[in-house]
Amino acid sequence: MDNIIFIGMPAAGKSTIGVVAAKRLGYSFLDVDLLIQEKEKKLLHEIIEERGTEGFLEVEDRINAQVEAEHCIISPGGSVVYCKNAMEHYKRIGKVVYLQVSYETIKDRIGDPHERGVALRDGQTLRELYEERRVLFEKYADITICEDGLTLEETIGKVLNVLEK
Ligand SMILES: Nc1ncnc2c1ncn2[C@@H]1O[C@H](COP(=O)(O)OP(=O)(O)OP(=O)(O)O)[C@@H](O)[C@H]1O
Ligand SMILES: O=C(O)C1=C[C@@H](O)[C@@H](O)[C@H](O)C1
Ligand SMILES: [Mg+2]
Repeated sequence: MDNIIFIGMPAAGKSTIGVVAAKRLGYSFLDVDLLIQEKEKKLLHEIIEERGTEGFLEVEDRINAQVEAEHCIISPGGSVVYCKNAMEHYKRIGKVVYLQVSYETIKDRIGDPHERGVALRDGQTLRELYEERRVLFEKYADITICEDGLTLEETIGKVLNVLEK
């Protein structure tokens, strides 16, 4: 199946770039964070508050692993790389594209990770989370696109260039 799945840190641009790339390339688009909210009838931060980070990851794994799509750009949340079933499913149904951004840029974009609903474990810093996830992004990526030093428009151009090949 010819899907494209974006992975990367929260605020890497999976949703922002995903929808623009889908329009430009004639793909459909699925933002899995919105699908989770729709299926659970709750906002993401409400799920995290009610079930904790581990509980949220269980929901995220289940819903991502059930995604059925064709010729679709799929933008899951940044924490999907902790979800083994989901990632094995995505590796089967498409190409996994890692949007790579430096820690400094992510920190600037996110500000307070708690306010953005980042799935941090108790006491974990954003830096620790970045290092932990980096290994997983690299493990699952079929293609890596580095955003450093690029504006949003330049990043979109680079992503389109790579995907059009
Ligand atoms: N060069 C860039 N590439 C991508 N996004 C950028 C860039 N510069 C600024 N941004 C901004 O960073 C934000 C990215 O947010 P977005 O919600 O798309 O991230 P995400 O990867 O979907 O995060 P999440 O994992 O939380 O779903 C947007 O506000 C976007 O405008
Ligand atoms: O990267 C994360 O930890 C998250 C990103 C969001 O998209 C949501 O999926 C959720 O708030 C967790
Ligand atoms: Mg998103």
